[in-house]
Amino acid sequence: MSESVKMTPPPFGVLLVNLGTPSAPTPEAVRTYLAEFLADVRVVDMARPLWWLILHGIILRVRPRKVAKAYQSIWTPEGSPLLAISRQQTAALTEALQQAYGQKIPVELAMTYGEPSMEAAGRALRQQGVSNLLILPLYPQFSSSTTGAVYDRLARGLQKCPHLPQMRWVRDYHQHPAYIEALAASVRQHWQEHGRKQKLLMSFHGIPERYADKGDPYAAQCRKTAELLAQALQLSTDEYLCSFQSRFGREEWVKPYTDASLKQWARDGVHSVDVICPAFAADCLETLEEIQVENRELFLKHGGQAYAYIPALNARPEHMDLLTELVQTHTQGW
Ligand SMILES: C=CC1=C(C)c2cc3[nH]c(cc4nc(cc5[nH]c(cc1n2)c(C)c5CCC(=O)O)C(CCC(=O)O)=C4C)c(C)c3C=C
Ligand SMILES: [Fe+2]
Ligand SMILES: [Fe+2]
Repeated sequence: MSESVKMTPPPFGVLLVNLGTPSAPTPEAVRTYLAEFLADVRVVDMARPLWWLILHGIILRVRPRKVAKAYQSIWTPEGSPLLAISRQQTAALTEALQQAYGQKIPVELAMTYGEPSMEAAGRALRQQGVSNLLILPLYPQFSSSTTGAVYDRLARGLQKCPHLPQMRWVRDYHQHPAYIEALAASVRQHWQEHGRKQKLLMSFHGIPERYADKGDPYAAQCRKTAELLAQALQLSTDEYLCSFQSRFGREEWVKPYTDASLKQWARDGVHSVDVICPAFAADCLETLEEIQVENRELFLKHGGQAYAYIPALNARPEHMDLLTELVQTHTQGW
């Protein structure tokens, strides 16, 4: 009899999920990543034949070279920051749950696109005897293009599974008090260590305006997060702004845009800003390159004098406390 059969099964397991990232900072690996990511109808909803032509005829011929350069500038010895930090979060949550429950609670990491895959994480959880599964997408705000895509990808991964686990999931946590407090604590610590700038920009990844019009609650949830964070920090409405970054393609995305807002502030004489990106549970290309490098250059070029990026919650203790609380709340009765 194998060791795993003799063990008492754990009460539940946790599947942490984030977006996915290229396996190397090369045009080839970026092309493979973008081909899978951008083929998802949850991400780009255009009619398939037309989108396939645009994706394969234009985007995948041009974009990988440019984007690979950006990845090269942020790559770490442990690989892509998104993957390295997600692994740290997985280890830290395992440790926190061991403390909270006095026993090993299996925690596995999966990405919607690329590696580690849902199938590999599912196999690892099954081998540890998990029959109750909490799915925890690391997206504080729900969007069909991210959390919705996790749901589809998980369903696909389970298509050949002969015996499904009991499943629950955390749909979003955009106004959870422990999330707001974790963000506020990171801002306060940053202010203490680096001084406080004139304004705080809360920059969220964008989505096309059309998706919001169709009922995607993401932008409204981002605005709620921003309002609650401002309240926690006792900011008046002229001391902060909620904006949206990372536009892709030609259509209108939800506004105001991060880059246009920074440009306008610089022109209006705002000389210093702090920028935080509350939609990102882990630092990644969109924060470390687009916000920390590109948008800084833009702000300084238009007359700004000081610009600081406040890192994502990553593996901060307050973040782990939040994730532990989410697990405890959503697994009651298991
Ligand atoms: C094409 C449309 C896109 C939508 C809609 C979208 C939504 C969305 N994305 C994130 C989080 C991340 N996106 C990241 C990179 C990224 N996003 C898009 C496009 C859309 N995102 C692209 C094409 C890329 C790749 C880089 C590029 O080619 O510009 C990342 C970073 C991944 C990494 O490897 O570091 C994250 C994280 C959210 C939260 C969101 C909507 C809510
Ligand atoms: Fe994105
Ligand atoms: Fe970007």
